[in-house]
Amino acid sequence: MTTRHTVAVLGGGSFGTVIGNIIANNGHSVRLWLRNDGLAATINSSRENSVYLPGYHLSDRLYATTSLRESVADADIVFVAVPGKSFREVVQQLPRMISGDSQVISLTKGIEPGGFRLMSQILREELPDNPLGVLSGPNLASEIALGHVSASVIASESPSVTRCIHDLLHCEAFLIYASDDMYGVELGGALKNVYAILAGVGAALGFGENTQGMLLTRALAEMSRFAVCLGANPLTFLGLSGVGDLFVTCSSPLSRNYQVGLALGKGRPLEDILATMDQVAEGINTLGLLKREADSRGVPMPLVDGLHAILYEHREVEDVLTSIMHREQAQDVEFVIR
Ligand SMILES: NC(=O)c1ccc[n+]([C@@H]2O[C@H](COP(=O)([O-])OP(=O)(O)OC[C@H]3O[C@@H](n4cnc5c(N)ncnc54)[C@H](O)[C@@H]3O)[C@@H](O)[C@H]2O)c1
Ligand SMILES: O=P(O)(O)OC[C@H](O)CO
Repeated sequence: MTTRHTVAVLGGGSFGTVIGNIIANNGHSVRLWLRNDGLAATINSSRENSVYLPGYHLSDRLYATTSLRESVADADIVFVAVPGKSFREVVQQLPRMISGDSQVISLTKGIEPGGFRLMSQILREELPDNPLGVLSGPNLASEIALGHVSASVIASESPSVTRCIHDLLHCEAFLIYASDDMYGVELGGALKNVYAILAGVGAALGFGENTQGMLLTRALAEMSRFAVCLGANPLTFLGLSGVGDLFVTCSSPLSRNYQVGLALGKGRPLEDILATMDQVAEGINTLGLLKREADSRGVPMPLVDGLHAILYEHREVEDVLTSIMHREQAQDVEFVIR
């Protein structure tokens, strides 16, 4: 007999909502935690998250609340889908609210500001006894909401977590695969955001598909090289949460990170772009943290350096991209990690 779970999803933005609804449609009871009273009431009455996913019907088994305590009460599985910069302030409230047996899964594709902490590291620090995992893959929330077949990876050191989350989420239109490489899976999700900004800049400048293909391949080499230094398995980057997510985010106008790059390439100032965005583009935060960490570890990341120069060193976009594209050092074009 199928186990029925009580699940909390923390963060009522586009991804939290769509993941919560998949789980509810699979027959489980879901509580979605968000901070906006009006939106919670609308979700419960109209069965729609009109701010983030208008027109997407939500299951009766999904209930929205602005009480964190109510959302996690009796939950045996807790998903966290808030931006990386708010992740710790949310999860550090959980130890006094959930049992040590509850599984806690990060959906966030960001890095904590002020250091270089991954979401799984924050979970381990704040919830040392709970089983934990991360979910990541080529998962544009709005496409999942439209029913396009999508796939994602649940990564955990615990095989019972990967099995449980697979069974919870897997369905005809959302396929779940498992990995034990947590760092590799979450670094793929966080780092590709930076390259999606660069791809958006390239699109605004009229790069051809050949050029974008070269950019993507070099991005893959660069991000894998960095991730291996942090203990990730390079082969993870050949899968869904690596090249799969890099491809979708670097080529889709639905990606918020790509949209930021597109606007930058058209000459809009970053502050102006961010002031008018109502959803998170994690790549902006990740860029500075990644550059500092790569520099301190001595990992060459010319694409990251180039984007950083455009955003924070007042360099001309065309000049930087021209110099990035004409680099000839062999290590930038090889996928094999040396
Ligand atoms: N949208 C996608 O397609 C997608 C897919 C996969 C992963 N992700 C990742 O999931 C995470 C969330 O993304 P999203 O698309 O849902 O973002 P979003 O901008 O649509 O929503 C973020 C939500 O978090 C809430 N929030 C922000 N700070 C908070 C805080 N301190 N406390 C409580 N709530 C807070 C916001 O109010 C909003 O409801 C990001 O790391 C993103 O990279 C997104
Ligand atoms: O909209 P973005 O750029 O945050 O990307 C969303 C997902 O991470 C794509 O997998």
